[in-house]
Amino acid sequence: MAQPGLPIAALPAWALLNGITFPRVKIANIEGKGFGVVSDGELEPEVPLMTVPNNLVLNVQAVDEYAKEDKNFKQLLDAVEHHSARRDILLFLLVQLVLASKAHQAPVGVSNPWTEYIKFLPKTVLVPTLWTEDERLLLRGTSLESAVNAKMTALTAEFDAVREAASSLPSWNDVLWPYNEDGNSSASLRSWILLDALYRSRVLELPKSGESMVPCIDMINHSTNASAYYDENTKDEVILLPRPDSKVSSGEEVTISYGDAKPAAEMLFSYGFIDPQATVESLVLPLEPFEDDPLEKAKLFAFKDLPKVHVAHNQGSSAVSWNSPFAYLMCVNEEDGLDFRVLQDSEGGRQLRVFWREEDVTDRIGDFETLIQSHEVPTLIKLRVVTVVQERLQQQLERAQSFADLSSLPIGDVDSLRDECRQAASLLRSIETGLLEVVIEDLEKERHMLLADENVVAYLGSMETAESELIGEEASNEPEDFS
Ligand SMILES: C[S@@+](CC[C@H](N)C(=O)[O-])C[C@H]1O[C@@H](n2cnc3c(N)ncnc32)[C@H](O)[C@@H]1O
Repeated sequence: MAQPGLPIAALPAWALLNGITFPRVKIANIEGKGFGVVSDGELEPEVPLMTVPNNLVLNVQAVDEYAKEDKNFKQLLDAVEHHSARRDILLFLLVQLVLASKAHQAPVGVSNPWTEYIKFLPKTVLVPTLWTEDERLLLRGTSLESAVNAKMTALTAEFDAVREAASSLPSWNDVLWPYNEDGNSSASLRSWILLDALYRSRVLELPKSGESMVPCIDMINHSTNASAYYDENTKDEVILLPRPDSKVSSGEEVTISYGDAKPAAEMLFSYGFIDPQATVESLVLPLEPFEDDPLEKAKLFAFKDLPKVHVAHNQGSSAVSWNSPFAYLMCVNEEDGLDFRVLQDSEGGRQLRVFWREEDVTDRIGDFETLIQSHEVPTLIKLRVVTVVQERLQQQLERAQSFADLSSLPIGDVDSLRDECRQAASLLRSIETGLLEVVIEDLEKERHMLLADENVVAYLGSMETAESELIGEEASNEPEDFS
């Protein structure tokens, strides 16, 4: 479906009609960022730059309220079944997109301020879910490779489920999926992916209203040196306020921070750009359990979270850190004192409980870094963990380096790649390889220190003696070969 659009010059009139005020700022085009908020005069401390009435805030409660007024939409919402705030909002926006399109004449759906506002939103966002297949290949070897593939699969499954549920309602079936002469339906998978991108890149976490989309305030761009922040006042209006210490001259862009410690991969994934001024670099990688671990399944089941490694480097202080609660669980075994037991609870149900040295630690499964202190040689377990993490990072580094060159990627048409995607992918790869190199070096130092630890040395020495005795025994037990 062609997304309906309105010129940004019409936004002040729409805002006025809907009770949004922004006397000291205006919305303008900002080079390389789409639209943004620009100061239009002197900014005074504590005086809001923008005020948005609560009835325009789009969150899960607002979708429910809207459904009360529109029984057709309620039918659709019920058929799709409540799943998450995000999915309800996406469904609401999908309906607005169809209602806003010129082709729409169907007798379902009640227009509301969002039916118009959606026309001011961008037709695309540079997030990788909206990159072409060839452009997504540029992410091979980065931490976004698997995340974006998984997201594409999830979005397709989610859209199919919505489509199937809505197909059972003849009135919505006719509105959402009629095919035009190009073979495109009104609401396509592309529309769903776009709405997901718009949601992810514009959603705010409000102190009272929670996860919400807020018209006009969502026109503000990000900066590490943000000059403004948003809040809710006593009337539940959403307000944009200047930061107390900020100085913004007339005509200068006003910005907020989308999050100071978000990894480059997350910025690209959620917002479609990487902030080159970010001083903290971090990376999250999935971790595979040992294939030959007999406790692999129990560990994964009991851990509940996704196994991963998180690494970070603060350029300012040059401090390096890593963290992986699952790596600690991976590195303890039955011989160390780990045990899984299935216990019956008071209601007759069965529960998998985790024991460490006879103590039930099910609720502390993510804290084996502390629990290993009761082991005879905690440094030995730490050595195993450091080795596992280092190997995982090394594997990632080699993969990232092996796909650094465009010729190593099976890209069909290199000329069709957008420059913004090439630059973003290349910046992400260089940030991640740099970070991996620094952390690997740090882990190498830690491994050396652990290998020199007297308890580790004594333990490894005793293992060597036991092994050579066993080999000696095996050799003497071997039948003689008379051939
Ligand atoms: C909340 S919206 C801000 C309004 C948006 N610029 C627009 O035209 O509608 C977030 C989007 O703005 C863009 N953006 C925000 N800050 C940026 C920055 N510092 N550099 C580049 N793009 C930015 C990204 O496309 C991001 O997904």
